[in-house]
Amino acid sequence: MKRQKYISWDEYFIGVAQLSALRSKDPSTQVGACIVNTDKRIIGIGYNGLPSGCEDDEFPWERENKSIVDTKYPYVVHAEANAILNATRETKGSSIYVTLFPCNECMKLIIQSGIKEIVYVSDKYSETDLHKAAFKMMKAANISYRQINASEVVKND
Ligand SMILES: O=c1[nH]c(=O)n([C@H]2C[C@H](O)[C@@H](COP(=O)(O)O)O2)cc1CO
Ligand SMILES: [Zn+2]
Repeated sequence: MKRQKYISWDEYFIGVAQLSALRSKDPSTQVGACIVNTDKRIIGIGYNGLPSGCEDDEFPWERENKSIVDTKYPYVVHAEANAILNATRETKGSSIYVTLFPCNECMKLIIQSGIKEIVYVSDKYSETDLHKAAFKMMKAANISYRQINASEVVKND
């Protein structure tokens, strides 16, 4: 008889997203993303990090500073953007598993890459105006969404 305690597809894909997030150097928010096509194949993964050649020890990781230039915000590539850029196959019709609901900028990339479903864990920025903008674009583009619990498989302390 087959093993009974195997993990579900959702647990598997969100687990991969969570594992990817563990690579992030961001001290406050680590985000991971995993793109899955209609054949249930993983076609791209990513986490939030600096662009190639920008050294983690030479760029700021602060959230606030006198100038925005001395914060992380102008530099970090979001997890969803990295997953889309890393995609090895056609993204049209696929799902994206993300540990944090996508921001407005990532939502634009998700829409333009033809992703049709967003599966997420946290929506800690849901009260912000930019989240509302992201949500509005998602609805207009007919992308479905669902929130799932964090996988027990990968834990981040
Ligand atoms: O969709 C997203 N994807 C993503 O990778 N991020 C990253 C950018 C930053 O490195 C970090 C957010 O930092 P903070 O929570 O300190 O503002 O998460 C942030 C969002 C915003 O929801
Ligand atoms: Zn984003």
